[in-house]
Amino acid sequence: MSVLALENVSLRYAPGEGGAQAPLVLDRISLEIAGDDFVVVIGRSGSGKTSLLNLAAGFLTPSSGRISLDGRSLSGPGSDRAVVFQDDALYPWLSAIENVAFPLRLRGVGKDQRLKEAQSLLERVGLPDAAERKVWELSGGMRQRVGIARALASQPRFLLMDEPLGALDALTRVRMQGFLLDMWRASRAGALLITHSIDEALMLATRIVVLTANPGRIAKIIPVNFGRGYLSGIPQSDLRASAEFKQLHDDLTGLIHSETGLIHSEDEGVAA
Ligand SMILES: Nc1ncnc2c1ncn2[C@@H]1O[C@H](COP(=O)(O)OP(=O)(O)OP(=O)(O)O)[C@@H](O)[C@H]1O
Repeated sequence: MSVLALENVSLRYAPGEGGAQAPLVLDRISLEIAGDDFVVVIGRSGSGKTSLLNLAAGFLTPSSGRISLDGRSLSGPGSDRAVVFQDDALYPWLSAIENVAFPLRLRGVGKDQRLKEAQSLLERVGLPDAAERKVWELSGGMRQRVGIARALASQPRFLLMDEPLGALDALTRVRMQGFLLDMWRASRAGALLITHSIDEALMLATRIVVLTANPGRIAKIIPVNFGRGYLSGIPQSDLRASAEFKQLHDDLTGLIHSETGLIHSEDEGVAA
């Protein structure tokens, strides 16, 4: 099983004009993500969540520390790690199936084969009839599914997701959480997901990483099991109604308050 490991990773962005040292954004983060992990990172706005994901993706290089995949230091982005953003960034001039097939084209897969594989991926994400639709003909949830199908086309070992459900309405978001868990299990890829929602973190994660802000440090890592409960057949509504879910929700809310000094409102959004 593959392991993506961050060891004592710190990050400062490049100095600004005049050479003043940029502030420390992430401070000595150590975290391992294995192929059967679903790690969710939560923390207030500016705590460095996106920076952490960009480091894991290889888009950024740590200022100190090491990031490795199966023991080998990362040297940049790679097809072993697929990234899904909130704004799915599909190619609007291509149909759904052409979007999904795009990474296969880059890999040199022939046209017939890539359309066959892309159609099978669209079926896996529950869009068997969407192949010829243009991006603007798809709902937000459908677009995110196409984006995830495209990410899966490169058969990544890790799925890195930055607020992938952040732009969706509440009902679609809950449905898509179930979908993400199903995809995670079927793809056997390790997952790293960033969210502002405590509820979403609890529903999806096998481990929740709580980041402090200024600089981003790991305040706590909490193992959770509701996602696995969903995959074993327990409805999300039952899991959310359980005393354990509510207790953990309260604990996390308290922790994020105490770690960040945040005034916390509703569940959705610890960042406000
Ligand atoms: N390209 C960049 N250059 C300089 N500073 C940056 C850059 N990107 C982010 N930062 C700074 O790094 C810190 C962490 O930003 P980051 O986007 O990683 O946090 P976040 O937790 O994802 O925030 P949010 O929840 O608002 O998306 C912030 O202070 C931000 O201003």
